[in-house]
Amino acid sequence: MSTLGITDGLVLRPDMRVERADVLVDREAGEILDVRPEIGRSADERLDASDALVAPGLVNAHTHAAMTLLRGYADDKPLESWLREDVWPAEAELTPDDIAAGTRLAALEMIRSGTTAFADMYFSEPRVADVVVESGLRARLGHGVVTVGKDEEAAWADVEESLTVADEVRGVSDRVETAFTPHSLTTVGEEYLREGVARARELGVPVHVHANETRHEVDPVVEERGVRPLEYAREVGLLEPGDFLAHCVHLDATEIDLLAETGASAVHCPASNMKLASGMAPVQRLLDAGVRVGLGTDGAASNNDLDLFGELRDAAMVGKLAAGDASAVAAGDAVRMATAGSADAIGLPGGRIEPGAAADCIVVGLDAAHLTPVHDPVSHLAYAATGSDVRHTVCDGRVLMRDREVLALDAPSVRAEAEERAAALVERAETA
Ligand SMILES: N[C@@H](CCSC[C@H]1O[C@@H](n2cnc3c(=O)[nH]cnc32)[C@H](O)[C@@H]1O)C(=O)O
Ligand SMILES: [Zn+2]
Repeated sequence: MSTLGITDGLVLRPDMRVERADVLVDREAGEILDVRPEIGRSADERLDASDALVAPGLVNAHTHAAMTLLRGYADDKPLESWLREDVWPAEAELTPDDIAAGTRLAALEMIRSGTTAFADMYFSEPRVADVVVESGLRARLGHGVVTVGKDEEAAWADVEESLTVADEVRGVSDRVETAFTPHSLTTVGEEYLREGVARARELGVPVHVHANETRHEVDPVVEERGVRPLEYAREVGLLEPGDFLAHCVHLDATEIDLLAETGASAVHCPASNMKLASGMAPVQRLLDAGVRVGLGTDGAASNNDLDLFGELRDAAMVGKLAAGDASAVAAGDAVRMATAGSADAIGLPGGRIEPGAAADCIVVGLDAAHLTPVHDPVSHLAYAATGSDVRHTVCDGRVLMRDREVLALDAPSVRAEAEERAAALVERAETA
């Protein structure tokens, strides 16, 4: 056996207690063997965690990774006009090579800021899978389906592509899983949703979908169908355990109960919801009802970064504002959301530092002015730390970043290619 020891740090345990210990990892199995003082000293490879906190790798439960190419391209608009006027026309010009380059940039940013797993909904997902394999991250991937504005043939082809990706891409590596990913309850027609979801069940893959993000998506469903969107979702076969719904901003009490009863998860995306002025998700009410809640950045064009530390802080802050209660969404709740909550929501291993768990861990330096003094490391994770405080990143037992240097990717060439491709993309979109 070949081992990795993460030594001399504080360790965040699943119950949010912090203890002084080493973490010993089986590198081949990608598994945590033990958490105990001094256990890592004689390991084959060591990572220094002195003056630092060893935490589970953060899990981004909803993103569109390649949208890093559109970071800062169109800001300061609400969801519908942002998508229709700016994002979709630009995305129509994306090539598979662009998507690979944008995803590689996203992977670099994620590893750098302590994210070890993500759920993606986009195009050219076989290329996204290649980048996941190359970068060492874990992911659950899906081809996003939109049927509005398409003729029947094109719409069915989009559904078929999503199912084919869900079936074929999951085999590429142990670190890659898939989902059927209809874009939203209003951008995919009912017959496509019913058929696609039924076929996803046969394949045994979960469904990842945007839901109840803006009022604009809720009101038409209520007017046309006389039921709330999540009741409609249930009718078309959604909301099985394993399914996860991004945003869940505008929910009524019956919809919160539906999530709790069915075991489907909500993925909170606070920065995107603020930036597009979509609203404040009722996160404390979801937690009180026993709904599993994960945390996501959404794409970099509505955030505008993939640093989950920002999301942690936003989740805690907006959670209080939404509840009108400063005790709502406490630091530990936000940290749980970004770790075990997200990992469980998207059905990937990780999110916990304990023997037998996947060896997905980060070492967050606490030796910075903005993290001094250390009364409570969990408070620092939620409120004061940023992605650049991450010193080492480990996924599946493999060191992806050591001493702030990303090993799996060549940062300068990843940045240069993304920059070049983003410029050419915008040029094509604006002359199209
Ligand atoms: N195959 C589909 C693409 C769907 S991918 C997922 C889509 O979600 C879009 N997206 C990004 N952020 C959000 C959001 O906050 N809400 C809804 N859609 C978003 C993203 O730009 C991308 O077009 C098509 O033919 O258009
Ligand atoms: Zn999204």
